[in-house]
Amino acid sequence: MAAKVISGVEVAKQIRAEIKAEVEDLKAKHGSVPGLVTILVGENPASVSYVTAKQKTAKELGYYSIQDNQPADITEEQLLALIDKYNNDPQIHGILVQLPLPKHVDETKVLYAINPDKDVDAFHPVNVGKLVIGEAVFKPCTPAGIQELLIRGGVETKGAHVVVVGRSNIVGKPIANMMLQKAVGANSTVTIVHTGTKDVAYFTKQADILIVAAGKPNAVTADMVKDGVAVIDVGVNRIGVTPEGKAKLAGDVDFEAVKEKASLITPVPGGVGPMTITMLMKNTLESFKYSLNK
Ligand SMILES: Nc1nc2c(c(=O)[nH]1)N[C@@H](CN(C=O)c1ccc(C(=O)N[C@@H](CCC(=O)O)C(=O)O)cc1)CN2
Repeated sequence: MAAKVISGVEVAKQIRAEIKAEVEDLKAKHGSVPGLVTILVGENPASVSYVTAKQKTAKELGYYSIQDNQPADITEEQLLALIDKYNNDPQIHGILVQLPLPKHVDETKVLYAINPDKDVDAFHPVNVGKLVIGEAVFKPCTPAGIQELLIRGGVETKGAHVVVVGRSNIVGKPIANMMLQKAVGANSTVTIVHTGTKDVAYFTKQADILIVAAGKPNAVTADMVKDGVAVIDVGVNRIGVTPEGKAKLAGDVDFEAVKEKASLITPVPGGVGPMTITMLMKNTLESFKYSLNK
């Protein structure tokens, strides 16, 4: 069976059109729009391209948006003061600090300083806790994008065995929690495998839905999956340079071989990545709507 390849670019386009229409409607009713600040520390090329894409999308959707670039040697104290400024800015409904941060800055301290009501990345422990108990206001962007791809891709999640490869705070742990919830696009049985798991293939072969966030190309090969599995590849690995001088990307899954066994698969690039930015926009819109109702 050759898999249906589900395009995150297309699904993201649909969701962005829905968001844009809602923003126009809210602007007409209330005279205000969602506001997003993206804070970039230093000049890591991948981070620069991600925040540029976030700002471009925010502008296309009619948001008020600020790109706040800070030097790599900013002190932790200065960064915390900056976050405090945006916590108190009524025009800003979403604050995002692009990760990773330079080593001299305590990432945890910085993420904890963001007002949970404006934490559109959903990394603050208040939002992590709400997610675990099924009370999430914001869902972290990459896991939310994965869930939306499953829903819009028509994948039955209720009663399915979801195997998550990877236990990061940004993807593995939250998506595992989300798939457990008694909710639409969830209600699954969940297994997490990680670098400490003895026989990863033993578990991946049992997956009806396989979510791979291992951070390693070819971490999942065709012999590790069963026929008909739905595969979501979260990896973005830079494996070389194209003849045009652009970064050559690969996911964590051996796409060509696994595609022949799967029922559905996401490509890299153009799968989960574009969804991450779209779900950030959705969270910022939710935060804005919450502020209107306060
Ligand atoms: N504060 C945050 N930092 C980081 C997050 C995050 O969600 N919040 N996630 C990642 C990076 N990231 C968003 O910030 C991100 C990663 C990948 C993509 C994407 O569109 N990927 C494309 C390929 C683009 C390319 O690299 O050429 C794709 O998969 O098609 C968007 C956002 C770490 N930091």
